[in-house]
Amino acid sequence: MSSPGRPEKQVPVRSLSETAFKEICRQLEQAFTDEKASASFVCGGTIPMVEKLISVYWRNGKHDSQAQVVDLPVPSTGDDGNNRLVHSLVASCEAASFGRNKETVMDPEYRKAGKLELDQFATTFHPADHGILDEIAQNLVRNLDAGNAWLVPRRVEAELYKLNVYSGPSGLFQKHVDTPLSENQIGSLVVCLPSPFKGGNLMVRHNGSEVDFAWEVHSANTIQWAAFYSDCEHEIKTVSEGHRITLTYNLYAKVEASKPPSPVLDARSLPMYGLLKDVLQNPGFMKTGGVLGAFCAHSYPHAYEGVEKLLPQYLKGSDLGLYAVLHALGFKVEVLPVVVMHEGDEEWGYPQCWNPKTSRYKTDLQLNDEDVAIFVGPELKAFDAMFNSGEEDYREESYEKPITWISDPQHPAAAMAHINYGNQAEAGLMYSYATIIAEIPAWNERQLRMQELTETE
Ligand SMILES: O=C(O)CCC(=O)C(=O)O
Ligand SMILES: [Fe+2]
Repeated sequence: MSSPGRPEKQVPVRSLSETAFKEICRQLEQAFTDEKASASFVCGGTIPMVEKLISVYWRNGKHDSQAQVVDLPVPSTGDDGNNRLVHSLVASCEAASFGRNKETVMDPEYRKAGKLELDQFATTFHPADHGILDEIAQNLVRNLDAGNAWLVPRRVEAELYKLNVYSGPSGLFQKHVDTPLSENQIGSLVVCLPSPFKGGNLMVRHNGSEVDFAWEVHSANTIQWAAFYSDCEHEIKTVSEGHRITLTYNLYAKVEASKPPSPVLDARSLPMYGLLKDVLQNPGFMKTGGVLGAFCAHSYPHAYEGVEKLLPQYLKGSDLGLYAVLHALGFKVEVLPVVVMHEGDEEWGYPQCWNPKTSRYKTDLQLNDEDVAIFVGPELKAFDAMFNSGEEDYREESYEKPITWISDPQHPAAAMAHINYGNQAEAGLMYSYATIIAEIPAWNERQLRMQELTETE
């Protein structure tokens, strides 16, 4: 993006005044906020039923050798036999539990639904047949092709998880976060099969934004679907009539890009790129160098062994956007864990976090009242490795480079939702805050790079 009005030759500029610096940081923060607001965290669609019906086969219990089958949608007129089959399917479901504070609980006030496990049902429906997986890849699962600053859709796989039925007059599932079952699980897919119902809106939220899937209107004769990142809170409002029959899938991002190549998105076309480039072309901004930091908008599984391979590849939405922009500008950019120190942690070996003595950056921010100090860890590592990092890792140098934050932690409480309410009890993975940190070289070191960027446009 060119910068109209910029003088041809740069005259030496004194450091920016503090007010001007703050104003620029405010603009950068706003740009990341805008990016967060426009980046997707959820997508969805509707598939009209033309001629092929969806068959669902099921058996009453996993030892039952007889299966039944229903073809959806059932005709709206005439024969009651098909409706009886739907009722029989519903009757075969067991009450669905959910996870609360690491326990599996039944609480019809919180979740009232039936479920069939994988060993009890099969279906002729597959999301890949309807282009759903490609659409999810385009919208939610992009990967930075570092050489080109391109964001390329990644291949997505959907693994069937359960069949659920939410029935009138009181089926519902209050707000929760789906428990990720493995480190490369990126999100969840819900497919609503054609069967008439009223109510039952699916609400998906992230970072203060909300998307409302009101499926009742076309429930009788379309397949409707929604896919969202694992860290999105969601809920199903009360179903007042009929049966809302859904298939749920776990979504996994595969390392390979999708084939055939789908449209790439150039990081240089993101608004943040133009703004950051303009800011960094100002010799007075971080004249002697500095560190830009942003708290990621999404949470990531940090306790998992191999997390260092997971990020930045698995960054989501606006986090990937910011990372890609900084990378495209040619700066050293890293994804680093946030280390929270609580009172007493020092005595029992920093159980919450990284050993702060190995941290590269310290910050004055506080996530909670009980936090004593927050550090940014030196690298992403599995929880055990963090715990064991010993005294010998002591870093002599102090944290001489303060971080200029362009985004604060958004919702400390949201990270906790994973622990409190899940679609299943066992939280296989702990999620925590991650940050994107870029080292900005002093003006005399970055000048050439900035000129090159302008010339190649
Ligand atoms: O049926 C739906 O809309 C979503 C179900 C859900 O959130 C879950 O099973 O975790
Ligand atoms: Fe869920």
